[in-house]
Amino acid sequence: MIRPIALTEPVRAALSKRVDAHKFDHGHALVLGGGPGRGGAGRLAARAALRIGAGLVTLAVPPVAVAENAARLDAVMLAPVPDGYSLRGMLADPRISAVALGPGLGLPRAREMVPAALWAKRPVVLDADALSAFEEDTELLFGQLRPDCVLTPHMGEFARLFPDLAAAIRAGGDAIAGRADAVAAAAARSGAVVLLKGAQTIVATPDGDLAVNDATGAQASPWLATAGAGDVLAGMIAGLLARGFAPVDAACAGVWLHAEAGRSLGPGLIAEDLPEALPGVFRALGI
Ligand SMILES: NC(=O)C1=CN([C@@H]2O[C@H](COP(=O)(O)OP(=O)(O)OC[C@H]3O[C@@H](n4cnc5c(N)ncnc54)[C@H](OP(=O)(O)O)[C@@H]3O)[C@@H](O)[C@H]2O)[C@@H](O)CC1
Ligand SMILES: Nc1ncnc2c1ncn2[C@@H]1O[C@H](COP(=O)(O)OP(=O)(O)O)[C@@H](O)[C@H]1O
Repeated sequence: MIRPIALTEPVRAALSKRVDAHKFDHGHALVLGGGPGRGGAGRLAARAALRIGAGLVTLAVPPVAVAENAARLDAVMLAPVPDGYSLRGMLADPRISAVALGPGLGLPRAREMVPAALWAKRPVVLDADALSAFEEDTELLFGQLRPDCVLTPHMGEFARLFPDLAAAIRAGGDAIAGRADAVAAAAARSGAVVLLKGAQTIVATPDGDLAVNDATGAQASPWLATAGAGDVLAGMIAGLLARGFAPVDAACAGVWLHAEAGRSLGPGLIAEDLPEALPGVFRALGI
């Protein structure tokens, strides 16, 4: 059974902030960024994590990229993190409640940072290069994953991690039922929540929960097909994980809010606009 993703009342209520809470009550998301000139994707993710309500967000970048990012960040905090060893040191702080990595990370840095991020046993979003980096050794990745990890591949990244399941999707003419079966199998195989992006985004958990957000027909949001929109989604999910959302709820609410932000902006939207549209989406929801 595949359920449609909806913003339920408990999820809507959990998105609001308690009147007497302080920033640390809303979690601290750590987003890893890439090297000089490749920082846009990480910044987009970090901004989205903050806009969706994480109390604090830190972007962790190689020391050579600190100057570039310092010139581009204000509310998002910045930390130099040269290697996996220093990432582990940073994650000794128990207040860091979720980690996102992959956007703009580069494959070599992803190969080093993913094991360090997973070592800390915090909820983790793996996107983009954090997935592609394990194309040649998927078992190495799957062996480290847990049900509180959320993988957010687009179809190209999905095919790198699950080539047989991607082939089955293609053989079925990319039909929704075939996509859903493949994503369910991917979640069971990897042991993580798997979110396959697209106009119809599918979310599956290792224990068999299966959901779809159908952004076609009346709910179409075709201007989301733009560079960086997926980096924003990864940051949104990380922000929700940092706030304490269960992994499947973070994935589903993230997808729903992302599509809603896209629809509220409409034609002309670019990725930078999506985090900035969240206050309007929240207002419309009465949050
Ligand atoms: N502003 C920034 O800084 C941005 C930085 N970014 C960063 O760039 C890095 C590379 O990420 P990437 O996604 O651009 O490229 P890559 O991993 O090579 O995969 C692309 C290939 O996969 C295939 N493909 C099949 N289906 C597909 C689908 N549905 N959607 C998309 N692709 C699909 C398709 O192959 P085709 O099907 O055309 O043969 C295509 O050639 C990564 O770090 C990312 O975070 C970007 O996020 C953009 C904004
Ligand atoms: N035609 C479409 N309709 C609705 N949503 C789309 C469409 N195309 C892409 N998206 C959404 O936009 C985002 C694109 O992510 P991704 O492919 O990872 O791009 P990038 O790597 O440039 O950030 C995903 O959330 C995907 O579901």
